[in-house]
Amino acid sequence: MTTDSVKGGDGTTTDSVKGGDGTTTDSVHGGGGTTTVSVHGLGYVGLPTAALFANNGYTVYGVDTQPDKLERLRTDGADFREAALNDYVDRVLGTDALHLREHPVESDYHLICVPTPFDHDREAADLSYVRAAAEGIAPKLRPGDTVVVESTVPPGTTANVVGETLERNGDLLRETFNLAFCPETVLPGSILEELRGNDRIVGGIDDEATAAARDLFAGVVDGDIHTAPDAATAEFAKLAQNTHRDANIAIANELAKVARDHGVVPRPAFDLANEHPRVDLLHPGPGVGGHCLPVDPLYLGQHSDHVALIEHARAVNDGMVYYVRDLLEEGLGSLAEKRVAVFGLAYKGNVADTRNSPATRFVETLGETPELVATDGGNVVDVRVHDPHVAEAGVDLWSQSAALEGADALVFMTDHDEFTELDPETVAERMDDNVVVDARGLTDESWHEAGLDVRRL
Ligand SMILES: NC(=O)c1ccc[n+]([C@@H]2O[C@H](COP(=O)([O-])OP(=O)(O)OC[C@H]3O[C@@H](n4cnc5c(N)ncnc54)[C@H](O)[C@@H]3O)[C@@H](O)[C@H]2O)c1
Ligand SMILES: CC(=O)N[C@@H]1[C@@H](OP(=O)(O)OP(=O)(O)OC[C@H]2O[C@@H](n3ccc(=O)[nH]c3=O)[C@H](O)[C@@H]2O)O[C@H](CO)[C@@H](O)[C@@H]1O
Repeated sequence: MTTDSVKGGDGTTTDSVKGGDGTTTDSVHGGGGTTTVSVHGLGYVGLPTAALFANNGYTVYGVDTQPDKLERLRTDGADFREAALNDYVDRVLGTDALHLREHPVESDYHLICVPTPFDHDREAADLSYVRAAAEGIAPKLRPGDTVVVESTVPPGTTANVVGETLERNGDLLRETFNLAFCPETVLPGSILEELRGNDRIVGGIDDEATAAARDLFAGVVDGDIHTAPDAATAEFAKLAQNTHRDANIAIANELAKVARDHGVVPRPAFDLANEHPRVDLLHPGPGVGGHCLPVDPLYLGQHSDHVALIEHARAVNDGMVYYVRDLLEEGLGSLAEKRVAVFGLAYKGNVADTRNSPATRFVETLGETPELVATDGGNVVDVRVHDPHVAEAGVDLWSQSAALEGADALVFMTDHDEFTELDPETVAERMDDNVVVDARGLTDESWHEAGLDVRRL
């Protein structure tokens, strides 16, 4: 099987098709605001995507089933933790370029950006939101329109689940509309930059659909557009990317534990290993969180019995919170009656997102431990969580100084920049005992020199 790539966005290649900005020569529906794009689901992926097309001359309909969300957007604008992204969205909100809608409308393109959570009971992707979106689009579909799935889905979903739902709920046969998959790969924290700059993969259920999706994205992104032989290959490639990263983090985590068994501090050893031109160990840590990496590898096991390493990697990463806890217990002897400051609740540095965060699971683990729960149900270990990026969470949040005051131990669970600026002398003065568990490689020799007993991953 081969894949083709075309250069997108800069107009320097003959294969790319500019859309929307009025410079189009052969785009399907023309540009200059006459091409309409509906984006279904205005979350982390959909809202920036809607803004991308609206900022590039398309007329965009942003559709979301949550009326509150639409109202908040109308009144307060975007509230991402990226100021430039908020400006980018706010610039088109309330203009004729971006209309907010609770129900689908007719459009040349429909992009599906709805959630696809993993249903752990059924051990399968929950495709109910994708189905619901397709059911809403179907009656609005016209011959020649193009539906593009951007949500992460198991291979086969676009052609089978979405294709069948569109056909069953509308008047059109599959051959009369275009259907393709184009995965989103934005990195939370750098959404705007990656939305415009990343390469894209597109795979349609036939060549015409692939070309329609390719032409659309070629008009708005600066990266290359890689065409897949079919939608399932594009769906698989997206899952392979995140599975690859998850498994590589698992190797780093397992090697870190082995290193410590040998009395070796992991990170300096990894730096040395990475001097080899063909070695690139990732960073060990307290586990893998976020919306995608802990979930996407699981989709691959839905119709395959060959996911042994992939499943083991997941287990290694999920098990890291217990390893961090072991390091803490090793330092303190016992956790009972101890005060533990946990720095960082977000799933990774400099973001506010706590979805699937190892830090949240770590805190829960401390609370759930039978020997640490008093007869009145209260916890015998006093956990004080501090996170300068997180405003709301299921746990109480403390200021930096209040969390450290009288603490027996400090655990770094997230690599926020603010934590690298901490003065170890001040930390040592505030704490009662001196145990530090650094699961994120934030400390250096000066922390030992300040009299702190640091256990590092
Ligand atoms: N967040 C990321 O960084 C990221 C990156 C790449 C891919 N993805 C994938 O993109 C998809 C969307 O993720 P997200 O993070 O943007 O989700 P999200 O939860 O932030 O947003 C999804 C939105 O879809 C809306 N919605 C639900 N059903 C709908 C329907 N039938 N019609 C219209 N709107 C509907 C919800 O109200 C919500 O606002 C998922 O499949 C995810 O795995 C996410
Ligand atoms: C292939 C890829 O790059 N995909 C990205 C990924 O985005 P993400 O934000 O989830 O990815 P990460 O930044 O890797 O973080 C994940 C977790 O792994 C921990 N981690 C990381 C590196 C390391 O060396 N050691 C670690 O322990 C980190 O702390 C955090 O908990 O999925 C998105 C949705 O599909 C994609 O769009 C986006 O491209």
